Order: sequence, then structure tokens, then C-alpha cells
Amino acid sequence: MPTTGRDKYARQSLGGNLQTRIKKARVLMVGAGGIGCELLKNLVLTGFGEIHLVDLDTIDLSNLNRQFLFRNEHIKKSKALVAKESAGRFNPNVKIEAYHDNIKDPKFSVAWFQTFEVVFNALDNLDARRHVNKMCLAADVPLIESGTTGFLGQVQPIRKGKSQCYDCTPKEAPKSFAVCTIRSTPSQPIHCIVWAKAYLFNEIFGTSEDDAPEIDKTEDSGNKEEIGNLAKEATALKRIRGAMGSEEFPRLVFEKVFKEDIERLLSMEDMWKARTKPVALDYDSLSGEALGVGSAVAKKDQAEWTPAENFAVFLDSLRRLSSRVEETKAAQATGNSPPVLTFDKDDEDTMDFVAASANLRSLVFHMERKSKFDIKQMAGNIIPAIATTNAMTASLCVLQAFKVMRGELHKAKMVFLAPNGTERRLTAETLSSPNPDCPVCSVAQTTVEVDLARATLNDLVEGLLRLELKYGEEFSVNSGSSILYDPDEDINLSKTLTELDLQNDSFLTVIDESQENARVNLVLNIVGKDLNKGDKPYHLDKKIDIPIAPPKKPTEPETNGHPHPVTNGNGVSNGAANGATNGTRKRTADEAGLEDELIKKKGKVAAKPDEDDIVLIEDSNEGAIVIDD
Ligand SMILES: Nc1ncnc2c1ncn2[C@@H]1O[C@H](COP(=O)(O)OP(=O)(O)OP(=O)(O)O)[C@@H](O)[C@H]1O
Ligand SMILES: [Zn+2]
Repeated sequence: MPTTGRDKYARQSLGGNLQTRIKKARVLMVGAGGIGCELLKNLVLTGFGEIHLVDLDTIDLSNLNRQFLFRNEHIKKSKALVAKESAGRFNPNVKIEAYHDNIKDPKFSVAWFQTFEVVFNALDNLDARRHVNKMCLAADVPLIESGTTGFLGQVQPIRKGKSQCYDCTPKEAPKSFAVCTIRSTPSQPIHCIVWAKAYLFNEIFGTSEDDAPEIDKTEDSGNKEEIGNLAKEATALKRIRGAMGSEEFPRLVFEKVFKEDIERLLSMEDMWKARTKPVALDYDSLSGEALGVGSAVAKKDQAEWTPAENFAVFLDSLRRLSSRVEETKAAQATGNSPPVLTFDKDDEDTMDFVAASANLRSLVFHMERKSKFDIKQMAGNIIPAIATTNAMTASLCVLQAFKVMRGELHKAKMVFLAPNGTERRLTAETLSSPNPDCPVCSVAQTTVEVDLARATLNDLVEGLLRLELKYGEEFSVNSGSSILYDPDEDINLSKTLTELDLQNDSFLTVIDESQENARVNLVLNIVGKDLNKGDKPYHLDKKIDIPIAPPKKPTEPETNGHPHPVTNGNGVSNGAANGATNGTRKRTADEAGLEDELIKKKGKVAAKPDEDDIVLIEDSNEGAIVIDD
């Protein structure tokens, strides 16, 4: 390729070897949102030869303030495709491949991940991050993981066997509220907001409260009966859903949740001995008060609506949402399952419904009402996303990738961007070694070709594991969180892998449960293949050595996963936590600041920045700029 002016400067600052390598490199970027747009621009301008990017989402108005590759005319279009189009113009020498897809789709197989030199995560949720981490470990490809929340940012280079993986430090479970707090005894406005969003909205328009991560249904001896009652209430509400579109539907819903359910709660006298009793609301009297309240009231999002205004917005948004469902139903082919809606803070209809319902419930339980604006922050768990944090984090990702590509992993750093509370705005830590207890990377891993339609679980258990890999009596075979086989669970042995819903690129984990000299967990990456009928229905390509697991440390007291209501400082529940909670890191969770959730927008108002300067040091040897190396 000819050397352009662009190449000349890149060569000067990166050094010839690295620049040549970058021009040839094929890299993958997952997520084209806040960090992703910045990262793509950086990769393109640095001159990475071939960039593949995956994002499942479409562009929303609220993305435009920081996701600068997108413009007004792109709203509702695929982020991946528009990002490719916009960033492609910055450097015509770079090849960009875009996929409007979920990275968890089976077509993005381990073999596909193996085709990349480096993978970059620019995601916003724990689940997808974990998936990419697992795939990169299986493919043995370096991963640059990143996240921001408000003014906080973090970059973590990950290399199989050489550094900690994303899951080496436990991540906090998403915070949730006990079902009884939400459904029977709310005491803060956030409880009413979670009720409106995760219960009422879901039962009427969505799938079900059962799927809501915010509501914890853990039973204990004290709440068993009430959980049973609440399940009956939810079933009754679902029945009312059948009347959607009818004249009496709004009254039915209103009277069910703001009158009948409250009357049932009132009948449980013990519940109110130490609590103020709720008051049921009256449809007819609120109807009278709401006469003359126009639908424009929903636009006053900073104001605290009166009870009548909340009532009016409740009815109006219920009608808007019902008609949406009815229209979708009419448009779709018969026999399809009924359409469902999902809550989205940027969808005015769902937001109005949740705001008005939450406030009406606050009225029932004598709590302050909140403005729609405030409820949006709480329901959407929003911390303002800061464009500059994303930009800095994305550039740190590229700087770390340079070190990985030079083969200098020992120089790569875990970098933290924090506005205050630390001496510097940027701090860097040497990468820690893998955690020997990590359930994801401290495992033996191998690929097995399997004729999925022909091989039974018994073939794997007896043939592969006992005969070839010398497993004893005590072990289990697991797929995700379900046990397919253990000595007491042999019902699946005669089933084929297809019958067990295992597909190409499924993972099975074998846990050795021997009393002595148990081996580390073994992860089998199942690759579907039609094997010769006369041969065994599975084939292990390489011999694998499965080391003995280190002796277990005495159990430490649990620090997370508490099943009962936990809120952060703002009384907001975090949708998906991402914080490291073990002691391997130098800084405490609070100091690092990212621990509630690396992802932006998670329920905490970010602290103000201080006056510290960014520390950048010139690395004269390599021509590159490195951070605090
Ligand atoms: N499983 C996945 N596969 C592909 N892309 C994903 C997956 N999960 C999340 N993403 C993408 O990662 C990106 C994360 O970007 P970001 O954190 O800026 O979120 P956003 O949705 O753009 O912004 P906001 O949530 O603040 O409106 C999003 O564009 C999202 O679509
Ligand atoms: Zn790990």
C-alpha cells in the first residue's frame, strides 16, 4: 500500500513495526454506543486495516448528544450500519464490516472470534460483557474491556492465562427489592416506581413480573403466604388484560390495583400495626376532579402533578398503549403470540404510564409524588453519560491495544479514570495474574467435535470423560446453570445433544467432585460436525492436560448477593451491577468509583470533577505516547 501523509505521522508516533501491524490488523468492536462511536473513530483514524463492528440496537434521539457518528436523520436506523457509513469517510483505506446483531448470536462462533487480532468491548451490560469475555478466552484472543459511568471510566486488557479475565473478580448481583416491599409495603417513592415499571406495566403490556430483575421473590418463612396472595393478584390482573381495548378497561385496571388490591392489604391487620394504613382510591371522584385536565399535562415533566393530573395521565397513557397493542395485533398474522411492549425511558407513552401509576401509588401510601423528570431518572437508572469520559476511555483502549499488539502485555495496564478522591485523574495498575478460583478462566478448556444428532450424553460421560479423560465416579456436566448429568441425575444420559438443545458452539462445564485430587473445571467447547457413521460420534482433537485444582480456601463470609432490598445512596436500584468486590485490587470499591456499575446511567449522580491534571508521559523509545507507564 502506498505511504500517505496520514501514514507518515502514524509511523512517526507509533514506530514502523507497530504501524505496519496495525494496517494489517483485523479487529472486532462490540457495541457502537457512547464508547463505541469514539473507539471506531480512533481505530479508523489510527489506520487499523479491517474493523468488524457489532451492535444490536437502533439509534435513539437521546444518543445524539454524544454518539457523534449519528445525526437526526439516522434515528431508528441501525447503529452498526450508520457508524460504519459515518466513520468510513474518515479513512477510505480502512475496511469496515458492520453487523446489526446480538453478539450472542451463534453465528459469532469461537472460530469467528479467532480470526481477530484484538477484540474491543464497548458494551453497556454485564451479560454481553461476560459472553465476549468467555468467547475471547475460548478463542485465545486478547480483549480490551471498557466501561464508563458519568465521569468514571475504566479499561481492562484481558489475555487468557496471563491476566485476570472479566470474571476473575466477582461482580455484584443486580440489586433488587423484596417482592413484599414492592407489592405490599412500599415505604419510599422508588418502591412505587419499581412497582409501576416492573409489575404493573409488565403484567398489562409486557411479559410478566416474573422476568423483572428488580423484584426479588425469595421466599422465607415470614412471607410465604403473602407471596402466594400476590401471585393470585397478578393472575387476576392478567385476566383483566384480556379486556384491553374495551370501554371499561381503564376502570377495571384502576379499580383492581388502586382499590381492590389495597382493600385486600388493609384486611391484613397485622401488616398495619406499625405502619400507616394505605387508602384506596376512588375512580369516580378522581374522574370528577380530572374533568378539564387536558392531555398536555403530560408534557409538564418538571412539575409535580396533582392527583387529578396523575389520574388523567394514567388514563390517557393507558389508552395510548392499549391502542398500540391493538394496532399491532390487527397488523400481525393470526396465530402469532399477542404483542408485548417493553418499558423504555425514552418512549413517552411507557414513561407517562409509569410516572402516573407510580404517583397514584405514592398517593395510596402517603408518600411524596415525584415529577416525571425525576421518575425518568429513577426508572431508567440514569447517570448522565459524559461524552468526554467516553472519548478518553476509548482512546485509552487503543493505547492499551498497542501494548498488546507489540507483545508487551507486561506493560499493559488496567486504567482508571476518576474525577476526584484520588490523586490523579488517571491511575494505572499493572495487570494482576488470573484468579486461581475464577470460575471462567481458571479452567481447562478444549474443543470437541460432536455429531450432535448422533452423540448421546452417555457417549460424552462414559466415552469421552471416563474412558479418554480418566474422570472418576464423582463429576457433573453442566450447561449454563443447569446440571445435565451428575451421579444422581442420569435421566438425560440416553438423550442426544440435539435433544438436549445443545448447538454448535455450546459450552459444557465438567466439574470434578472427587474428594481427593479433584481437577480444575473443564470447559468443553462443542463444535457441531457430521462425523463418519462408523466412527465415534465425538472427536477430541488435541490431548488435554487437566491440572489438579488448588486446595479450597476456608469459606469467606459473603459480601454480596444479599437477597433483600438494597439501594445505593440515591435509593435507586441498579439494573445490572458490575463491581469488583474481592480484595485483589489495590483500591477499594468506593475509591475506584466504578464498582456499582461501569456502565453509565446507573442510578448514581456522578461527582463533580476536580482540578487534577491528566498525566501523559512521552515514551521516547517507541515514539508512542503512553500513559503513566
Ligand atoms: N448483546 C449485544 N450485542 C450487540 N450489541 C450490544 C449488546 N448489548 C449491548 N449492545 C450495544 O452496546 C452499546 C452500548 O452503548 P451505550 O452504553 O452508549 O448505550 P446506549 O444504548 O447507546 O445509550 P443509552 O442506554 O444511554 O441510551 C449499545 O449501542 C448497545 O446496543
Ligand atoms: Zn477469570
